Amino acid sequence: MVETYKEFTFEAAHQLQPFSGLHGHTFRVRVHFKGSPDAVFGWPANLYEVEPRISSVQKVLDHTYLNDIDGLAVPSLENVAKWIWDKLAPHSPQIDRITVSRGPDGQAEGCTYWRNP
Ligand SMILES: Nc1nc2c(c(=O)[nH]1)N=C([C@H](O)[C@H](O)COP(=O)(O)OP(=O)(O)OP(=O)(O)O)CN2
Ligand SMILES: [Zn+2]
Repeated sequence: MVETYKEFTFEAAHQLQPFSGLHGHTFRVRVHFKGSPDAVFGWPANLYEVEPRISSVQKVLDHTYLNDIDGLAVPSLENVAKWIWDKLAPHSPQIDRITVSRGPDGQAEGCTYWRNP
């Protein structure tokens, strides 16, 4: 088994009533691909093949108010991770988990959405 990942960030505003009012973050997303290594290249998934779809998800999220996005009315870390999972995983069976985090290094908070075993 081998695991490869692709990261992206997006800037977005959100609120999570009653816990937080309107504010913004840089969100960091890491998409992990897991599988048997390709016999020649050693990868579980060719990043060139998955990048266009990941990029399109990033564009949907970047510089938005997350609460307004269909399916993200409650944009907790967990719901954002599940939303990204639902957009990407059906097209890439090698995706094993997706991590979403926010906040500066050393003070970040995040969550990981896993493929069901
Ligand atoms: N498991 C989770 N718990 C909580 C979440 C979450 O997404 N997952 N979110 C919240 C609220 O959004 C909370 O108010 C966090 O606000 P936020 O500003 O996004 O994060 P911080 O409070 O850490 O930001 P600071 O500006 O540094 O205070 C609650 N629980
Ligand atoms: Zn927040």
